[in-house]
Amino acid sequence: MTTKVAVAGASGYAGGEILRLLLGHPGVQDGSIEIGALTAGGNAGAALGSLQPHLTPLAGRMLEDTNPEVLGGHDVVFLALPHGKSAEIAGRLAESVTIIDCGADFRLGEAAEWDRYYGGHHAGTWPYGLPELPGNREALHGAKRIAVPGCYPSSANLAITPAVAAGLVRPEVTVVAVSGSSGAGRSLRTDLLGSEIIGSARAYGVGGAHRHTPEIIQNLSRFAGGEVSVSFTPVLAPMARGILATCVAPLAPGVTPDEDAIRAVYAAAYADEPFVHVLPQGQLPQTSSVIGSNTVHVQVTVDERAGRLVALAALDNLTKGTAGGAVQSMNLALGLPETQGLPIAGVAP
Ligand SMILES: NC(=O)C1=CN([C@@H]2O[C@H](COP(=O)(O)OP(=O)(O)OC[C@H]3O[C@@H](n4cnc5c(N)ncnc54)[C@H](OP(=O)(O)O)[C@@H]3O)[C@@H](O)[C@H]2O)C=CC1
Ligand SMILES: CC(=O)N[C@@H](CCC(=O)OP(=O)(O)O)C(=O)O
Repeated sequence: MTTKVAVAGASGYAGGEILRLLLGHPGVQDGSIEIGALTAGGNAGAALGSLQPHLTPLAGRMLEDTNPEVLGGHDVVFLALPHGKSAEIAGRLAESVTIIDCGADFRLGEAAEWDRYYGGHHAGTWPYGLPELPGNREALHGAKRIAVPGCYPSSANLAITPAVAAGLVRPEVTVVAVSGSSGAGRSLRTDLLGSEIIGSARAYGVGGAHRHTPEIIQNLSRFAGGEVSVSFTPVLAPMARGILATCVAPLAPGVTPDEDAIRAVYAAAYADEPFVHVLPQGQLPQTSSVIGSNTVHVQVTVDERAGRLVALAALDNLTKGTAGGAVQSMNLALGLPETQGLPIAGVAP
């Protein structure tokens, strides 16, 4: 039996990365997975190769309009569309279709948080496509609806969750995460022109304003056993891909600043995770080591003088931060080996 897969938003960064990964997926190579409709918005009617020339084997494929008629008839539909558009399309697809949404529409559990950060109608809550957080993987096996996390929550939550879950820190976390510009998508913005971003780094969404704040809190709350506070500052850096998240939290009362013991907690938390790699002591995560891969590099240390734990994670926002997480979720949903089609080794230099 062939599994037919459609990608909505195939002209964008996330959709393009999903296709790059699918082209290397064993299922596509042996014919058990077929790449069906590729859709876009204003670019419908164009050849994929005119927008995504790196996707050589699919260059001649035409982009179709994004609508339920084109997307229906597929077994799996990836939605890599702007917020709001996903919910509109998802609501018009049959329940039998496995929908994997890279947007935010179905990530948050609380309508009030949705309204505060996104505004308008809260479409609902789907199983969350970050299998590395305890309890999540089970809900993804065979799931028909999956919400892929935001790229900042993927990095921040993988960095700090083991410490919060083990009670090593008070759940009062400061997160500063540096991102490449592809995180903002491909849409035309005058503040993201090459000459505006090259040679400069700048914070944005400061003061708790960024919409990933409630998502990071929601993920941590499951493990904190009480109120969680997160102060999140995103920083745009002059690079195309990659996120480096630095998370700092006060050591919990009675926790000794024993780095070996803290590292042992992280090693145990990620021992069976194929994509999360706790670096050897003294080695710090850097985005250049994970580009193009689904791998997350994590490090944890103690700032003894300040009484704080410092946890860092680096990932590729387009791979593990979106499309890789989406394909990993598809594998789980279809009952395939979780790591299929997902590179572990990055591209360097
Ligand atoms: N970039 C990243 O690192 C991450 C992205 N995401 C999420 O993934 C989704 C896609 O992001 P990204 O690829 O970066 O964005 P892009 O702007 O690069 O791509 C957006 C895609 O959506 C299509 N589109 C836009 N408007 C419409 C519309 N009204 N109807 C149908 N299709 C439309 C575009 O088509 P056209 O070319 O025709 O305009 C394009 O294919 C977003 O929800 C984003 O938040 C999640 C995590 C990280
Ligand atoms: C650098 C940059 O602009 N990054 C994006 C985050 C992208 C992301 O994770 O996507 P979602 O919109 O799906 O949540 C931002 O801050 O809006």
